[in-house]
Amino acid sequence: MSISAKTTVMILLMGILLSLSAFYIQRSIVYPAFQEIEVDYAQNNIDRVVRRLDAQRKTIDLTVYDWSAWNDTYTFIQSGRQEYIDSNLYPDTFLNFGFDVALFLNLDQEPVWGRVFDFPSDGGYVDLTDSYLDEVLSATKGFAERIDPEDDIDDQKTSGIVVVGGIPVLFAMRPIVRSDGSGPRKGYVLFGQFLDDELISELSEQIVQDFSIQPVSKTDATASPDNYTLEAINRRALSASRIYSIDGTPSLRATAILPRSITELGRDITFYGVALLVLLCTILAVALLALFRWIIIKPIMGLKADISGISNAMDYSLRANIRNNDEIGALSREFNSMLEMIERANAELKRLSEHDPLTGLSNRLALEKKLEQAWEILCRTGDPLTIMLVDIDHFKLYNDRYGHQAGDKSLKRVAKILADAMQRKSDMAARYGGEEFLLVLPGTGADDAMAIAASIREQIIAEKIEHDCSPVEPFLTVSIGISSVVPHSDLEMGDLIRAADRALYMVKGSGRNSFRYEPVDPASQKQ
Ligand SMILES: Nc1nc2c(ncn2[C@@H]2O[C@H](COP(=O)(O)OP(=O)(O)OP(=O)(O)O)[C@@H](O)[C@H]2O)c(=O)[nH]1
Repeated sequence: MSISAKTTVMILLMGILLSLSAFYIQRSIVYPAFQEIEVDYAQNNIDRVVRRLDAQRKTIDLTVYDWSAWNDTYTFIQSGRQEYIDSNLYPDTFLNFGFDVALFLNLDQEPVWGRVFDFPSDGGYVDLTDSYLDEVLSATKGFAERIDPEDDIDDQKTSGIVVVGGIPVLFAMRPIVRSDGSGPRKGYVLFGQFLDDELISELSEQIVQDFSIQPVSKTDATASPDNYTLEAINRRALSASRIYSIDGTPSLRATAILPRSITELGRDITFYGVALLVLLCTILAVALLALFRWIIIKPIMGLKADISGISNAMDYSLRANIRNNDEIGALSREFNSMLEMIERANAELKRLSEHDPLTGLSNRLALEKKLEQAWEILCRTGDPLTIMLVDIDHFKLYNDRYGHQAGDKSLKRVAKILADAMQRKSDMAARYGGEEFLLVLPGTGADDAMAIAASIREQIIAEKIEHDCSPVEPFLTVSIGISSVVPHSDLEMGDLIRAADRALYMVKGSGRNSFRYEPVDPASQKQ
């Protein structure tokens, strides 16, 4: 698997992991937080509804207080005087207060005066006394017992909700006493309101929150008064309800349908948050991959192309381009210094493979190559190729007399003289055998070669290398065989060497320490 593929997989996995983490965080932390806010919001709103109902109850109670602690009412409940009725108890009075039920009861909770009205919104009133008075009396019967005569007069009150004609009635009741609050109580005043659709809608408008009311069920009656019920109707709406208890008695259930805009917002934030993160991860992954390809893969591929080019060409003088000043740049530099080492090692190997380790002159291998090249070139140019075979005289005797190591030193000294005698770049001095050397002089004619040979001979004599057992001279001497030819296709290199060898042989035969020229045997030419 390529680095690029591995990195792609790694970045993709990281992106997926990041997105999943974001999704998990959004679902398990962010979204539930919004749901909690929604619960708070729903409870606050249903609390407002309950508070508004309770405020309504207190308003009724305050009015009841006005009427019940009043000398006129105190007298009326005992006498039942028509005058009190005429001046106070007419429908408009209750229309103004919005009370549908008004009862003035004696101590036996029997009505001295009682009316049940309906005040339609289009004005006027409908007297429902005949239809509902008995039902009201029976529903509210017993509430008077809840009023403790021992309490402070301000606290002598009760209130509640009873159902009359299928509609809940919110009422307040107080004992009738004198205006100064003194008793003894002579009866009860009870005012109430039908919690009908009209009133509920009016209350809803006041608190800017629609709600509905339902009678308490048996389960509600035993439930905790602060019990909230929250139910999701669908993704957009929520039903929140709470029991409204009066004096610890569950009296009705108030329900509000609330929008789930907070949860919807949470859902949107979760969705768009995760979507945005996935998008960002994707963009980031693509950008990272592009950057990675540009910073890492491209230079690596460039380096790889350079390396392939160099190894295919096997040209270690070439160098990889340094593209970056980073780790890949360092790798390229290391590679280049390795190439330098290979180049140096190759040069050294080449030098070793073409030179004689003792004398430093070219060896037999390099000599053969040189002769072939020179032969080929001179075949074309028509210039002569001259060679000289140089042999140290009686070197065996020298070795025997002075030892092998001394022999080596002398070989080096002779080799140095021969190397120095090579004046042209194209000339070559090579070690041909043990104490035998071959000089290649391309483009040098026989006459010049003879002069060079003479010079070599003299220089070696001048070197005065002691050789006291030599029958020739008491110092080292050489014999030189020379031959020269203009190379052409009818001749072979061997013919030239044989001619030089013949010349050398003749020198040896005639006392050594001399040089001689022998032409190539014409008989050796191809027919
Ligand atoms: N010290 C040393 N001696 C070498 C080396 N190579 C060859 N020789 C010696 O050179 C000598 C050559 O002996 P021969 O071929 O008999 O020739 P020569 O004694 O010079 O006699 P002529 O050539 O006839 O004058 C041998 O004793 C070799 O051991 C070398 O590298 N070092």
